Amino acid sequence: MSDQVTHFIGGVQVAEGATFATHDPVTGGVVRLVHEADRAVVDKAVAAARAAQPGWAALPVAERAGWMRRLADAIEARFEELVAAEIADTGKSITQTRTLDIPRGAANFRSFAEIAAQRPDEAFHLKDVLSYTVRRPLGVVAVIVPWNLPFLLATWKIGPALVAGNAIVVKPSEHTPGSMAVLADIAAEIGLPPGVLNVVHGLGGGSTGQFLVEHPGVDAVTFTGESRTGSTIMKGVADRVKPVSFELGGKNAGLVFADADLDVAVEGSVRSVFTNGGQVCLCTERLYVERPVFEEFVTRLAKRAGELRFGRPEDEDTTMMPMISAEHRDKVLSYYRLAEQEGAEFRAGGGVPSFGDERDGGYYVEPTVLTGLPPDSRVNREEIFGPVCHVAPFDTEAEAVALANDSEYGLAATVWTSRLSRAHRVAQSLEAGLVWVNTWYLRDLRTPFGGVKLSGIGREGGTDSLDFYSEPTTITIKLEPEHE
Ligand SMILES: NC(=O)C1=CN([C@@H]2O[C@H](COP(=O)(O)OP(=O)(O)OC[C@H]3O[C@@H](n4cnc5c(N)ncnc54)[C@H](O)[C@@H]3O)[C@@H](O)[C@H]2O)C=CC1
Ligand SMILES: O=C(O)/C=C/C=C(\O)C(=O)O
Repeated sequence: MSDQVTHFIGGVQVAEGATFATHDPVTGGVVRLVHEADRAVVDKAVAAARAAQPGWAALPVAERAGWMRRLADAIEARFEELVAAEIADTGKSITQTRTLDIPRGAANFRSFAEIAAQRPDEAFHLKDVLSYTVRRPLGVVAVIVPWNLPFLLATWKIGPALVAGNAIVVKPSEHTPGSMAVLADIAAEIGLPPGVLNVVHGLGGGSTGQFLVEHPGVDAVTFTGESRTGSTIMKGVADRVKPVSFELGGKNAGLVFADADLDVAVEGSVRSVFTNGGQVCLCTERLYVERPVFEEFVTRLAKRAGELRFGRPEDEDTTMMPMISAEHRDKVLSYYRLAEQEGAEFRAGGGVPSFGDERDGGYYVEPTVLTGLPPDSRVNREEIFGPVCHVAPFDTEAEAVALANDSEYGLAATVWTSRLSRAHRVAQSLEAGLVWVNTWYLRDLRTPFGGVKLSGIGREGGTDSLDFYSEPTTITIKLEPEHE
């Protein structure tokens, strides 16, 4: 029998609203029945957050940091329950879920506890003038998160928002409510003050997500997801000039130079293209390879794509997961068909795997490597968000940088080279918020994280997160002149 997923408002479970079903990406079967928050339920959640926020903000930051550490401890105590909930919703491998998705939840809370507790206040001293700043929380923050890394991305926002003194209302993706339902239970279990963390479930436009971001009691919005959705949310909050933090889509480029260690570049590109089924905003969808090593690189990458393992989520050596939904699977496949129409050569994949078991009812696609398309093809311009990349050759460094920067997006990039000067020169020339050199998705949680152009507004991570979730007041005092 599927689970019933309820809202979490003011510290208690709230089973209100019509229900909708979620589906197992591995088999297509029903996983959960989820209550959909209507305007009245959203109003209750915002009111609970509003009521709790002043008392929460009045706590010393060290006490709020202590609550973050207790959340991290409780996540680790209920680790396998969270792993199971995330896998049931996403179909991702148990190895990835145990080594990335859930551990990062605890790490997110711990990191922001330390960053907030140790952050010095600012003061500025002129001859007879002293200025200093105090930071106040924004108030009530709406946290809207997607389905690709549900627990990681939600806690990446919840941690800094709470430790900065805000109360929040979280809306997980309609596809992946499970791990947030467990976190809500954890909050109740540890006695987090009621109303500080609220979770409402539902869809986006015309549903819970829109009701929440546009609610007059919401002071700010943090969102991760598609660029078009970010634009829609921005329009919806424009009249009230609400601060927004957006981490949006990407069409990330990878540059492989002939001087690179090709073993490292191939294995690094396998990770950056196919991790999480390519369903990470940081994944590489465009690879540019210096011509002398182009054919060897493409051949090796295509071979490795064919070696990815379509096991079950519980198999520890599974390295290929299903798409999150039939709709998203169909979107990815529509780009495979478009690539054919645009004249691409398929060096690997291009279709749907056949299992001969219940997984044939799931949302799997083949990992795919394409070549032969021009830079202005739709496959090279539009975010696909699946296990697919296009590989093209280049002849000069300047050409490679120009190709990489020829995009409406600017989130992440990878550079594979053994020349240190080239690594710095190229990385500094790329129009992206994040550049990895000879690695991918190596994360220091203190660093600014986010993109430019259609890839987002603002940065998360370290004090950048704390800055978004609070407003400074600069206080300037005229020091008494000596003769007075
Ligand atoms: N991290 C990223 O950059 C992600 C990008 N995507 C891209 O987005 C495409 C569509 O996937 P979706 O799940 O529909 O992503 P989405 O970005 O539309 O939805 C993400 C979250 O926003 C909510 N939402 C949607 N419309 C909203 C609105 N008008 N107001 C408030 N909340 C709203 C959704 O309910 C969900 O919780 C994918 O094919 C992929 O290309 C999807 C997931 C993550
Ligand atoms: O590591 C992180 O903090 C975030 C990783 C992934 C995303 O932001 C995304 O896929 O949107």
